[in-house]
Amino acid sequence: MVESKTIMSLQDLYMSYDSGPVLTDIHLDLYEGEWLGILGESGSGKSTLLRIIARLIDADRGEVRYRDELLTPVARELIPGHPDIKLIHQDYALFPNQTVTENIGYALRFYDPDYRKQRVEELIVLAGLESVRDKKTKWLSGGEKQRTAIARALAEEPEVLLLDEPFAHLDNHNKQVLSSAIEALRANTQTTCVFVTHESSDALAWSDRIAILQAGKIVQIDRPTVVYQSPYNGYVAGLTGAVNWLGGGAGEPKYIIRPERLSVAQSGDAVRWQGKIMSLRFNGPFWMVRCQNDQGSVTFYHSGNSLSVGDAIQLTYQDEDIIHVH
Ligand SMILES: Nc1ncnc2c1ncn2[C@@H]1O[C@H](COP(=O)(O)OP(=O)(O)OP(=O)(O)O)[C@@H](O)[C@H]1O
Repeated sequence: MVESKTIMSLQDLYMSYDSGPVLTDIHLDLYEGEWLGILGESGSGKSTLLRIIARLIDADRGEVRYRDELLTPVARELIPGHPDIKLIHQDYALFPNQTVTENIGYALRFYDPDYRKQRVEELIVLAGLESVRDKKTKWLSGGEKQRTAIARALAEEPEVLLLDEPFAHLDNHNKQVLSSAIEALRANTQTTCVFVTHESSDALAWSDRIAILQAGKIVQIDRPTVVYQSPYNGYVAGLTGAVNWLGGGAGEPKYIIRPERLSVAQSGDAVRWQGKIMSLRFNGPFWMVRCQNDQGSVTFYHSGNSLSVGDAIQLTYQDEDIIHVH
């Protein structure tokens, strides 16, 4: 990702519905070729922001620039949307009685037939749709519909692709196939992508940068490692992963330790927390162990089978694992 070139810029956006403000003080530069994840809890304004970027609705105030050009309000356009920007809705908006090939080909209907055939084939392979190419889209699984919608959007070679909850409602298999399609897309094209999610693992895995929306404000925008390891506040910390709140004794601020940073103290380690194991939940690669003492509870991950509910436990962590937040 080259960070220097801005493809879209949102300046000082404010948006409200009857129920009150939804977005306030939004400043966002979108870099050419980057994948920007917008992460926030339900109702934080993610979809509204995406619809403004898609040029489907206007904010009440603020400016939207595309390649340095100040865009006119959507309300003054004959057709909403922007030719270079494609939003894939959660309902995919496919033609149900047409096949996957026909749906993708529709986007290229004004092109030369040979080019269209070749391009549709490329997109079918890119999106992993070879086995369902002749199926009507009404018979597809949610994941297959999602990938058909992405392939159709890509047929028009948008500069900016917008995805609303691309991984929602997908089982593990479909998520893996979509992941491969996204990897191929990132490797083979320069498409800039903004995607909305409420799943921290998806945002962390797929974003070059993550913008965290808290009650309509972008409270932090940075690389996934930064928002995870140095979250701006407790909301960002909790949204990007599991947290343990420690400290808070007399004159001491509260701070956060991620569960994977806590471990059973071995001889010679400083014991920094002690208590009793209250529950063990098997997660596959590790156990999630919840422990309690008079001050509260903590959770940590443990990969062996040696622990039992009711055991006394002593935990340790390093100073560099401490996360201080606002
Ligand atoms: N057209 C509308 N009219 C009135 N209120 C709306 C409208 N669209 C959204 N809202 C409200 O604005 C707030 C933000 O909605 P938005 O859909 O942008 O949030 P979100 O973060 O995408 O939520 P979710 O993750 O649940 O989809 C919500 O309280 C929602 O009820």
